[in-house]
Amino acid sequence: MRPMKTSTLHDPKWSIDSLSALRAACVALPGVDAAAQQQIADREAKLTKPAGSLGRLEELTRWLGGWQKRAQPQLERVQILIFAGNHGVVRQGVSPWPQDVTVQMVQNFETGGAAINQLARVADARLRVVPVLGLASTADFTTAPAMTEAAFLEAVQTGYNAAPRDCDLLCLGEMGIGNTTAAAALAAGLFGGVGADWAGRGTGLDAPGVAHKARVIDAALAFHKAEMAAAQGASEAGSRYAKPFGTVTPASGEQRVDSHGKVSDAESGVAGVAGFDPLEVARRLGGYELAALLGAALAARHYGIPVLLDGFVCTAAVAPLARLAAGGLDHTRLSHCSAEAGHARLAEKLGLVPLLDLGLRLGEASGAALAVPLLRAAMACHNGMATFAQAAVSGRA
Ligand SMILES: Cc1cc2ncn([C@H]3O[C@H](COP(=O)(O)O)[C@@H](O)[C@H]3O)c2cc1C
Ligand SMILES: O=C(O)c1cccnc1
Repeated sequence: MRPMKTSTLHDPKWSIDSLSALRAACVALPGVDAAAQQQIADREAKLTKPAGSLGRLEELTRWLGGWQKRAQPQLERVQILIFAGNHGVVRQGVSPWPQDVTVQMVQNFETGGAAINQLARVADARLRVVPVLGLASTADFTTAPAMTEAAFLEAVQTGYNAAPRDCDLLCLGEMGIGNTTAAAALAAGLFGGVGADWAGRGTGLDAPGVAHKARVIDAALAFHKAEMAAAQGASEAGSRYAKPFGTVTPASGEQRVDSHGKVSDAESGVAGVAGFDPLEVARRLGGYELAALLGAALAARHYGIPVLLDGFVCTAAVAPLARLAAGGLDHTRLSHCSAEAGHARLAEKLGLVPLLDLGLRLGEASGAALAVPLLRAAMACHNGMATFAQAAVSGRA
């Protein structure tokens, strides 16, 4: 721990100054308020409708109240946070758009011209855009780690500091030309598979463009696999993450057998399952805005704020939390299934079931903002409906 760097740090006692401090914070996670959830379930059972008839809306109310620690959840202060970052890998021709569009869209967010400005208004949410590390570009991760350890930690801290303590719901999103390539590489690094399993059209690549993107991701995976294997050879034997990543993770639903013959579910989401450090993979293959998203999701967990995740990029960015601790994403819900090719697969790996499926492929927290009215509807039913006794409606015969 080092002294606080800026006065904006929410908790002056906590500063992310090493990967091991971050890792420790990622596994020291507060749980849900089970008593509030029980109160919500008890009231839900008395409302004038057949039990369970509001389907997932009922679970959403329990989720909101459980993390807000309120038997009557509220959505008065909804905050949307967009983190923006630039990506060195764009020089490999993985996006049809130039890097300049990142800063131009940040300006567009500020002046109210983007899709998310309209969706935030409809959702009655506050919108804040955070350019991470001054929109400096990461390194091209086909030939180097995307970020130094110090810059990765600074980006995580930026996200952690940006999360407000005093909101009822946090919606996360991103802007960064090239970031669907970083997200796909990160997903492959965390869950196995090759580039073609995770690469999608992004902002509009054609089929040959997607094939090229997949090859770029494969080159990055090969580079980092070799580097991590070398580092592993140099590190002490028996290390918790002492296996290289890449294509070693079993496919969805398969089981693995550890060196003690113990069989476990490949999707259990427990640290080191695929044999590598998820934070090191995020440093090597992610990006500054992805690291900030991880920090913001972590802060929200520490503060007890429920989080709506956006699309493929946002989901990949926070996935290390699920890899480091079982239940690491329990305070989140996936707002929608993006049309980006890898998103359904990633959601399945994480056990996240999207709330909406609208064919969006935008990012900017657009899907998260669109799911806010759904949460408001769930909450309005729970808080506002009459009970059988109040409405003098007969119970079941
Ligand atoms: C005008 C414009 C607005 C956007 N808003 C979000 N994205 C989205 O597209 C980018 C990722 O796609 P890729 O990996 O193919 O570059 C991210 O910035 C993401 O937020 C946009 C992209 C563009 C061009
Ligand atoms: O789903 C996403 O996050 C996404 C898809 C396309 C472009 N940008 C982001």
